[in-house]
Amino acid sequence: MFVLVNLKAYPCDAVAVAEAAATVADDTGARIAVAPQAAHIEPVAETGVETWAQHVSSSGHGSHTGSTLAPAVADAGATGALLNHSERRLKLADIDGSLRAAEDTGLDTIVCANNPRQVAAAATLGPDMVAVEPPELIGSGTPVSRADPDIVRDAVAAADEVNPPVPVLCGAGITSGDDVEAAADLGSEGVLLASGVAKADDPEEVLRDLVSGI
Ligand SMILES: O=C[C@H](O)COP(=O)(O)O
Repeated sequence: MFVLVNLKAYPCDAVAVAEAAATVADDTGARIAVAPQAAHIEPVAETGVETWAQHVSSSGHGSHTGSTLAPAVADAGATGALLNHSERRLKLADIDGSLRAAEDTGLDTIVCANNPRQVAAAATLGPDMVAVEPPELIGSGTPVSRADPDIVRDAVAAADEVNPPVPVLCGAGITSGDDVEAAADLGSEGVLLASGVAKADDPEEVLRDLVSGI
């Protein structure tokens, strides 16, 4: 199981969370990655933790003010890019363009989707992974694996139908090792989570619990 901790724009200490994630990954052998704000990619990557960008633009070098270029996040130490997160929705052409920009740079990719239909569409574009997240459960503390297990099962089936090698992650409301195990039981190959770690008093303790059953 892959555990990707998206720090969103939470006011947490990104380096402290990254150090905790690196420690837990080293101690347990679990694959744990952290996706900080773009400005924090370099110091987060310097901790040794697997580091992802929360987004990359479809554009390349040129007159594109405010863009987050795939080569720039890679230079800063990112090895993957999250695309089309529910809080950073893209048009279809931009998802495709951002995917190509990330791939051309050698970044791993996850395309997020709200539901199994969108998972099928996302998987068709050929990312390394897709992630299903019902928006209404994001930040709720109620895990998708309990509130809506069928959405995870159906997402896995949808991805398998259009592009069988694409692994499916699930996210929203995941905070514990039990949630991660439930996600795995539904066919998910990883979890995408945020508030459970970013808002925790002791992120290392939460991370240890998250990977305790994998
Ligand atoms: O990127 C992470 C997801 O939106 C899940 O967020 P959450 O763990 O706070 O529910």
